[in-house]
Amino acid sequence: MSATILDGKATKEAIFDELRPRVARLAEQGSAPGLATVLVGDDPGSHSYVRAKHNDCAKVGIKSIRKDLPADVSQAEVEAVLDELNADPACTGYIVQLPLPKHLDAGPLLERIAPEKDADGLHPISLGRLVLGEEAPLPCTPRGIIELLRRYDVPLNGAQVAVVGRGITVGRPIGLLLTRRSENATVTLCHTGTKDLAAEVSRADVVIAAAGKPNLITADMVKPGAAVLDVGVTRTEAGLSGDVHPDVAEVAGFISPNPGGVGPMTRAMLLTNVVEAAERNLG
Ligand SMILES: Nc1nc2c(c(=O)[nH]1)N[C@@H](CN(C=O)c1ccc(C(=O)N[C@@H](CCC(=O)O)C(=O)O)cc1)CN2
Ligand SMILES: [Mg+2]
Repeated sequence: MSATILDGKATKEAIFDELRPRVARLAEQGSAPGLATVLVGDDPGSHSYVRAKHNDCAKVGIKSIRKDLPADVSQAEVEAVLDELNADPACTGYIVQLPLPKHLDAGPLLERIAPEKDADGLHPISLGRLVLGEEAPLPCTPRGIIELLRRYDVPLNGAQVAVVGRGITVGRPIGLLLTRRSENATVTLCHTGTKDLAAEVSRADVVIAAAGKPNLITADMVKPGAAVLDVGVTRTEAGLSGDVHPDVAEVAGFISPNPGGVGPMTRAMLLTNVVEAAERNLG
């Protein structure tokens, strides 16, 4: 039997349908949301994600602002753009597209975002609030994964979850989200220092693969019936490759396609964060 597809593309469209009337209401109340993106350099993937985010804004009626900067821009020049967005009332939330070119220091730039305009949930204050269990914008990919599982009724309460990868946008924050009382899962965070990855994955009810290593998760590692979410995107000569081998679909109970799974959910959660922040601004 093959797995149920966790269709992120269709779920994103359903979420957009829910956001549209909220955006219209905010505009009527004089609190129209506006999302800005800061994109540095020529990375084709980043350009395509940023383009998609602006198309999404147009679809739900959110105004958007693009700040595209050359690859050789200095740290101070990026800081000046962030200061401009912090002061711009038309921008209610914004993101700095990652990764940044190597000569830029991402940490201080993320920290320079006004916390109330942090649309990505990656500001240290937002991540600190997540640790403390306080209300804050949540990182988009982890939030999207949990929303996708919720909408497909994949149980998390008491579930054993293996997260593979400890990056700041997915691996680290998703452990915090999944172990909240509302989700109540038990999480094992696996990384390059994990001694026996296959053993950790094979006892998981839910596997979240975010290592950026093509086909790292193979069918023999997965417990029959498990939910498997593929976050990895690696550009190879043969095209884009995820972290999950296609044969896993024969063993898993639920699987997120890649593309069409977690990526669109990331975008849906970005707009959700923007709408929620504008609603908070109304008080
Ligand atoms: N500031 C941030 N940078 C990055 C984030 C993030 O959440 N905030 N996440 C990723 C990239 N990302 C969003 O920015 C992202 C990745 C993928 C997709 C997506 O819709 N992918 C499509 C396929 C698109 C393709 O063919 O290239 C899919 O999976 O169906 C959206 C957003 C790193 N950087
Ligand atoms: Mg750097």
